[in-house]
Amino acid sequence: MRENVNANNKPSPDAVVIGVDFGTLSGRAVVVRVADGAELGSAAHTYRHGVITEHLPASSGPLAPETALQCPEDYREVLRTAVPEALRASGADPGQVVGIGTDFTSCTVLPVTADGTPLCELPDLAGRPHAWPKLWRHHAAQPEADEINALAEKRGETWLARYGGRISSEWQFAKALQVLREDPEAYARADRWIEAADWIVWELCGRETRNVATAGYKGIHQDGAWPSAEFLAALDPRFAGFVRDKLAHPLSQLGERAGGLTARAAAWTGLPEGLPVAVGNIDAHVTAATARTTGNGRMLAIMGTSTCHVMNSDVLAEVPGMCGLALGGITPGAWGYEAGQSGVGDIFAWFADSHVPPAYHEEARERGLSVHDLLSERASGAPVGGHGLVALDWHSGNRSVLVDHDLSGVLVGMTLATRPEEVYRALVEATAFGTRTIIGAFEAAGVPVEDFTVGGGMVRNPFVLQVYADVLDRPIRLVASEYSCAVGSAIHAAVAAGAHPDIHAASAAMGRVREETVDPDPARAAAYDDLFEVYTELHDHFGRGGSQSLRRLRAIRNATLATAGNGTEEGTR
Ligand SMILES: Nc1ncnc2c1ncn2[C@@H]1O[C@H](COP(=O)(O)OP(=O)(O)O)[C@@H](O)[C@H]1O
Ligand SMILES: O=C(CO)[C@@H](O)[C@@H](O)COP(=O)(O)O
Repeated sequence: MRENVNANNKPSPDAVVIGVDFGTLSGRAVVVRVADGAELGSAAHTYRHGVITEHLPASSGPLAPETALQCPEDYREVLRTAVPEALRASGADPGQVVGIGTDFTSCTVLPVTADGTPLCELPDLAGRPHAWPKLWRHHAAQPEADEINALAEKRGETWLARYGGRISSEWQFAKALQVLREDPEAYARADRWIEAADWIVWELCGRETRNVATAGYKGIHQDGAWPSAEFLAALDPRFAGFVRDKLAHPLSQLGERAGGLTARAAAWTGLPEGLPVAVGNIDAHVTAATARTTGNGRMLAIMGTSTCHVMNSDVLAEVPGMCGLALGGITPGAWGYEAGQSGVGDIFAWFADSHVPPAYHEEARERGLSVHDLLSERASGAPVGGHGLVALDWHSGNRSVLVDHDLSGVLVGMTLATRPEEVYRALVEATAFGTRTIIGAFEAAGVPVEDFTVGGGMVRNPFVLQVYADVLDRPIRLVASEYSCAVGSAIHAAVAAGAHPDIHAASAAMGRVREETVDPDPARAAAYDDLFEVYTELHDHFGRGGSQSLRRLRAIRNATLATAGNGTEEGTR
């Protein structure tokens, strides 16, 4: 145990921990005081390669539709830049740091060699798309997910219900099966298939560990077992050894110490060698500690690029369409539920960036606002339903409750008078309706949702928060930190360092929630009931069999692109 934590497990007043959040576009580091969670300094680093969707860095060959890759060096760069910058900004001395914790988007997963080297860093594999890390929102493995679901249903695999009845194309098995099918050599060269959440911990402390959360939610590990070799062989005989050869490893509980910082990682970060490193974790899940929602029935929505809904419960139930359920997946000992929406801020950004006339951009620039802020300001005063629009929030597919990434966005009710801010508002409302559908699914399955807290970047937009309060007809608690995920990682680091006895205690001491809530307006809430009915009708029509048009359009698009030469070469679809 380090000097800054004394023998009674009481942190010394100046002890600090570092949390690092690896998001979709950037990594953020924050320095947090162990005693009370005060944020002393932070820094962000935008990934140089961002999300790789068009072509690999060193080649111009087009990638297949729905491909989303990342570059592992971008992650290391966060450790080399954001961590020392955050420490500098905090004014803390490296000797005051008692631990470091990390969280990652998930399922962001990569093939590596036995020593943890990403396959895309091997010169002869760098030009192969399937050697690169697949970002959580790589949705090109939908055919494999469909196959896994059909076979699991046919064989009556009991684990399927733990995933709401459908495995997502985002999860580990669908992505690995896609690699095997499309680039068997890259598959064979991968000694390990590992979540980036665990890989970054390997980079920090030099040893492979696997956390219960990514194994449970994204790796189909339930009741102490992975899918059987027979199941995998029935999918594809070459896949039979996937678990044994590339995945299996003892699992670590959240908040445990994974190891100590290696000399190499100490040089990158400017932190002391041997510093306790917490077990890897998922960005959404780690944030329950920041939000003080580790108690049962407290739903936390991390709203950013996408939304993840996480909640502990003492009720074990099978919620149709939930993303997953894992014992200890949020906090050791509790049933942790996860649901989610694959597109939220991403949908708003798609509209704000590409569908707003130049005059709006000009006004935003002149007034020093973002286009989001301008659209939100213009949209906020209007009466509910005044735009005559309803949208479906499936521009990045549906992760709950339909679990189908071949679905796409829908907007109905447009006229020649429809204005951009009205469409923006309809898109915001659609995502709120999506969350209401998810909460409804939990409650219908007998899993109570006692309260609702929002964290993530969307906390910055009061218009979005008010729409959610009105649509859900619930007060919304808000996480009081811009870096809510990174603070969650810092809290787990404090537990791993022995500075707090467990995650609940650390969350009580270090968590950050605003005192005021965003409250629903009763008249607006009542008016939203009508729009929600229309949303539900469209949701079931397009998503539950009334019309196959969205799936047909996706199939036509894929076939057309394949014929045009995009997605026909090896390693792409
Ligand atoms: N003022 C805003 N209102 C609504 N959405 C926004 C606003 N500013 C940024 N966004 C969107 O929020 C998302 C970023 O959320 P954030 O939580 O910061 O990052 P991440 O999800 O990568 O962790 C992006 O999709 C961005 O387009
Ligand atoms: O799916 C999960 C967690 O299970 C998220 O990591 C994923 O939605 C990405 O989150 P962000 O929107 O980048 O914060």
